[in-house]
Amino acid sequence: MEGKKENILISAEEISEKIGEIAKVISNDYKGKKLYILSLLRGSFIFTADLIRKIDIPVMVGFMATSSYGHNETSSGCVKVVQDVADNIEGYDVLIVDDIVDTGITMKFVKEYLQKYNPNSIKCCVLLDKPERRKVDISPDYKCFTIPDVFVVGYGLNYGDYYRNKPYIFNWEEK
Ligand SMILES: O=P(O)(O)OC[C@H]1O[C@H](OP(=O)(O)OP(=O)(O)O)[C@H](O)[C@@H]1O
Ligand code: HPA
Repeated sequence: MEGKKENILISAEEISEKIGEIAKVISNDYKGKKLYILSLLRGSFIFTADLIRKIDIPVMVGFMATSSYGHNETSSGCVKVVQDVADNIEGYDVLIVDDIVDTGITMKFVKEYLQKYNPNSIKCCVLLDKPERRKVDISPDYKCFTIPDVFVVGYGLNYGDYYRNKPYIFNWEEK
């Protein structure tokens, strides 16, 4: 980013600590249930990998790929299922895991889309919640951080398909 510098909003240490806390709550809530973590690619792969390793009950993990932003900072408003869930999730307690709920369009779409597979329950867990930008009525069942209306990058979140590998959440500011 020419002429800009990184402004770290959430450090790797803060992320790790919060994930530990939320994993404890999830482990407790889903004890004795058939927990199926459904990770929404691509943005959630890092969060999912860290979260599931801190969950201490049996868990199945699967993936679904959706896309609505492409290379832009604004949602197209139309969610594309790039890759559907591969397992039969009938009777499972599905926990959708994603990096962020922004407009909410992706999460609302996926929750409704999965109903046809007859899971026992569907809830969602996100790293970041950006409620100021919400366009549809949805609130995450589990979340690590609430953030203001800023386009953020890192820890799975991308800008133009890059920066997912940064271990912290940041935005850019003028130098
Ligand atoms: O609440 P919303 O406004 O729908 O935004 C949230 C979604 O947008 C991003 O995905 P994107 O479509 O950029 O695909 P990606 O996961 O491959 O980055 C992000 O990973 C969420 O899935
Ligand atoms: O703030 C964001 N950053 C990156 N990807 C996103 N997708 C929705 N909101 C965001």
